[in-house]
Amino acid sequence: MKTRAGFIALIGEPNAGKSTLLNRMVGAKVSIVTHKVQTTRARIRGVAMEGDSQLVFVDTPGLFQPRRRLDRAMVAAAWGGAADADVVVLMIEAHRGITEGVERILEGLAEIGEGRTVALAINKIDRVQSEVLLSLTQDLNTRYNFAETFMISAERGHGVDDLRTWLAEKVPEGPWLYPEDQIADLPMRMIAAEMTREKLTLRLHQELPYQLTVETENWEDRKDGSAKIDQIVYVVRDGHKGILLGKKGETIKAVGQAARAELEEFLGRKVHLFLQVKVRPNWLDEAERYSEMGLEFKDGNV
Ligand SMILES: Nc1nc2c(ncn2[C@@H]2O[C@H](COP(=O)(O)OP(=O)(O)OP(=O)(O)O)[C@@H](O)[C@H]2O)c(=O)[nH]1
Repeated sequence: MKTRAGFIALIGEPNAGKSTLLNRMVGAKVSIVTHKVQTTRARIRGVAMEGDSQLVFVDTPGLFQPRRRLDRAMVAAAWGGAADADVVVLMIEAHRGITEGVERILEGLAEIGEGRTVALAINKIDRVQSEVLLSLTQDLNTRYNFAETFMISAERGHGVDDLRTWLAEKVPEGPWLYPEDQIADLPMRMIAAEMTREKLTLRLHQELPYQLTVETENWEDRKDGSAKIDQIVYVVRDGHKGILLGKKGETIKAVGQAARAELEEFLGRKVHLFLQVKVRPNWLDEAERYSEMGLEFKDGNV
């Protein structure tokens, strides 16, 4: 049997629908999807099988204009993922068209795209008329030499199979990179931290401090089959800690319950989850926090 395998980077502006597409392709929830932008911080990968091909997805943080150090690390990770990939898929939101952010991504692509296979996936086609779609496709294809254009709705699943079949043909011949039954190479600690962060996002909406990170400190597989997981939520200010805890600790308790329920479903076993909120004024400048998120710490002005 001739097998194929390769890395695929999904790039696009925040909110383009990368996580939604990844979840559809991989068929399991490995990346968090919320209505908030910039939810994807780590370079999360998922693995999909399509015939004899193995597709390894790199779900990159949204590409946006970096301002702060954390932002810059996220953008560097996104481009790093694209530069390492065998195939790049640029996701554009159909109803937003060629925004300033898209312009910048096209410029970035021109730099890394040389000799690389780059596909265009126009997402959220459920939100526009077909004429708009056609002119957007034409415009984008005059701006960059895309290998193929796909019109998709990641949410509804339209066009996703075609894209996956095409990707399966484009990845290079070679042995599979991961055992077939392994859907994601993301360490479980990180998935667990992402789940808690998702629950915090859902619970706090606008109140959620941007400067917040969740880390899994300890993971213990117990003899009785259950897992004991300790996590720390880092915030930069005392006031943020108060928001997270809520009245009599109600907020963090509800978050913990929701995260535990999802973890139990994901792992198929009992979970004991312990959350702690810590104030760490400088976590945004600490190298260790970055490596926990799979990001590279870069020196420079904040
Ligand atoms: N109408 C519509 N909405 C979609 C579609 N695909 C994704 N969305 C929505 O768009 C929002 C953003 O989707 P995500 O998958 O989180 O986007 P992302 O690109 O991963 O975002 P970041 O993590 O911020 O980089 C979510 O509310 C999705 O439900 C689609 O095909 N149609």
